[in-house]
Amino acid sequence: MPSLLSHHHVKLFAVLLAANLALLLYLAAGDPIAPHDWVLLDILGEGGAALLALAWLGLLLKSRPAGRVTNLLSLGLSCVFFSLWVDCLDEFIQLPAAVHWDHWLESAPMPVGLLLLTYGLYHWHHEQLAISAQMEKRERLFREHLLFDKLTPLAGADYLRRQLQLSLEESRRERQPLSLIAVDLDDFDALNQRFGHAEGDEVLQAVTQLLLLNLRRQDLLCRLAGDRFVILLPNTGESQARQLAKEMALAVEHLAHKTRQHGERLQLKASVASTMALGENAEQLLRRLNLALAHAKQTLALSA
Ligand SMILES: Nc1nc2c(ncn2[C@@H]2O[C@H](COP(=O)(O)OP(=O)(O)OP(=O)(O)O)[C@@H](O)[C@H]2O)c(=O)[nH]1
Repeated sequence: MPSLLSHHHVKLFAVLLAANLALLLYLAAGDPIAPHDWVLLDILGEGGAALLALAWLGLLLKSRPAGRVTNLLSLGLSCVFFSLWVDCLDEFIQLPAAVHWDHWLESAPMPVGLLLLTYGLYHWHHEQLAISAQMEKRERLFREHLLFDKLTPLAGADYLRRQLQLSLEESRRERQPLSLIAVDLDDFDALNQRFGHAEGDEVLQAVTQLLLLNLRRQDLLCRLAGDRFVILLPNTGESQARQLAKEMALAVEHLAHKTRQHGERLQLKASVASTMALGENAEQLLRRLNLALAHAKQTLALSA
């Protein structure tokens, strides 16, 4: 994927051009201050703040696609950077007392920048709400990007353990049942070998979308490892979990995934297992779920 930064090169160019023009203007109108008259603390404070604003701008442009929120935030940060940059210039260049435009150049962009940033953050807030709604079944009120895998993108085992611990405490407090489902693709290793790892990745992504579509709002889908998914089901008893697990298996079986290379339909299958919490801790519950899944796999192998 091309870097997002490359979409924003005009914005970056404009900021650096404005900064250089201000420098040239100062050099043309004033005299350089001798190094022994430099005030190091001011230079560090003002220069450091300008560099930080520029770094924020870089990070923003590197991580966000183009659009209104990005435009507002980047314009706001550019104004803040420019104001701090000009503020720093007078530490190196002395302007004649008759010059007044430097006050404008230094002070005017800052409030404009802060207003733009505030307006941008307001729209970013709405954008985040929309994104959070899409992520609902992946993160259940807790976001920690380091615990998410890049491929699907779903949270992994560590995230599941944390959420499971919290949900177990909640279910005890509220006296509500809690269940787990495991979904493990069958013969995924063979699929990888026959169609390649990249096709295997596509299958994992397709299955993730499929499972998410079949979940309720309060459920949480995690990728435990490889081709194994676990679903946390709050307020769900044993028979309902068993029914949901069957539905997941059926959904996978009916997925008409086509390979990227030849458009060939892959017949996918998944083994599923479900368990309801019986007062044990997260580790014990996950162990029981894994045993139930191993049993389901064994039954499948015997019947084959
Ligand atoms: N494409 C792809 N493959 C992965 C990924 N992570 C793990 N795998 C592969 O998933 C396969 C899992 O193999 P197994 O645990 O034997 O699963 P299986 O072949 O479905 O066997 P059963 O579960 O017993 O049916 C291995 O080939 C791993 O290399 C991934 O992110 N992408």
